[in-house]
Amino acid sequence: MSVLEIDRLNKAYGSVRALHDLTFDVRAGEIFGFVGSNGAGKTTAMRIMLGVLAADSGTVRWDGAELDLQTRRRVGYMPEERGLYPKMKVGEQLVYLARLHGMSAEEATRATEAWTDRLGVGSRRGDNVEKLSLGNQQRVQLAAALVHDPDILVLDEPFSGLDPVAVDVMSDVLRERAAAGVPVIFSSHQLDLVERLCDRVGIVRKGQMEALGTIDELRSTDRQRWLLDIDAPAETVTAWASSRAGVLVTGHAPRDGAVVLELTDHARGLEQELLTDALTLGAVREFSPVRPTLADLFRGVVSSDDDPEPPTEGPARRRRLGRRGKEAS
Ligand SMILES: Nc1ncnc2c1ncn2[C@@H]1O[C@H](COP(=O)(O)OP(=O)(O)OP(=O)(O)O)[C@@H](O)[C@H]1O
Repeated sequence: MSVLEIDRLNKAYGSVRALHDLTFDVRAGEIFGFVGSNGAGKTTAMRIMLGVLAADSGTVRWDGAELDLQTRRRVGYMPEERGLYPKMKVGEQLVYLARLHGMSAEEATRATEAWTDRLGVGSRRGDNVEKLSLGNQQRVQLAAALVHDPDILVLDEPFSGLDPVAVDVMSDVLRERAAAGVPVIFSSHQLDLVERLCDRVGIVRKGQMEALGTIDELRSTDRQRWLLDIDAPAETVTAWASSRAGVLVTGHAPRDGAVVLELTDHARGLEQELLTDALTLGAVREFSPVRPTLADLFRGVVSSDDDPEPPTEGPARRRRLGRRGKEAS
């Protein structure tokens, strides 16, 4: 099976170490969610995958072979800073990009029409890109990533700024591409969306892959939490829980008597015993495992003392922000 392998990528910008032996893979037909705090290194890794940025060391392989100029043309890329020519017409631009990737004029026109219609911007083909709203420009940007029928999709924050209808269209397109055997990797801070859409997720922190797997796999390595909702004063429940070996109180629900308990290895498998014991305090309204969301898992991996991004005032960084600022105006 074809696999996109990201193998021990390292990259530093001066003294800022953006990637540190970053390693993971994305399989054909899989949607992979690439998540991490601001400045964790996602954009840097994605730019290296496409070849617009050189790694200091490490390799990116597709089907076992290192990505070269030829294979990189088969990647559909949506850059974070977006890359459309504002003064060029939507349709002409997409045809131009498709032709750059080797399509005939006829194929390029057909693909442009199909993707702009599918993404709801068919009526804007004759408009300059700059006349479109930001969300519609983003739809065109996705069309630009797809128009040449790529074998691999690498999308940097494709969902940011989209309305809910566009989110649905984008999600359907990604699912469809994955079903056709394309590995799809996208970064996002919308963790509910990532949780819904992705087969596997990688959580990157300070340029390193900290957690990797399906959401269920990530859950299974997470601490086990139980909600205990009981007809007793919160202080009584807390005091009782604290006296039990291996039980920690990690949260209080708004309702009096409801606490979230974390069971360490000592107390694993003793849930029934705990429940019987808790019944001596009062009537138990609920005792159930808490299923962590991806956002909970993310918080567990990315600790609150993380400095989201070391300050860099270099000219290159300012240029990046400048381009993004321009796009947003
Ligand atoms: N051109 C650059 N010059 C200097 N430093 C840079 C440059 N690009 C990125 N960095 C630094 O590299 C680190 C990783 O940045 P990167 O943009 O890859 O993170 P990210 O995970 O994509 O963040 P975000 O979620 O905010 O988009 C950060 O510390 C950032 O400041």
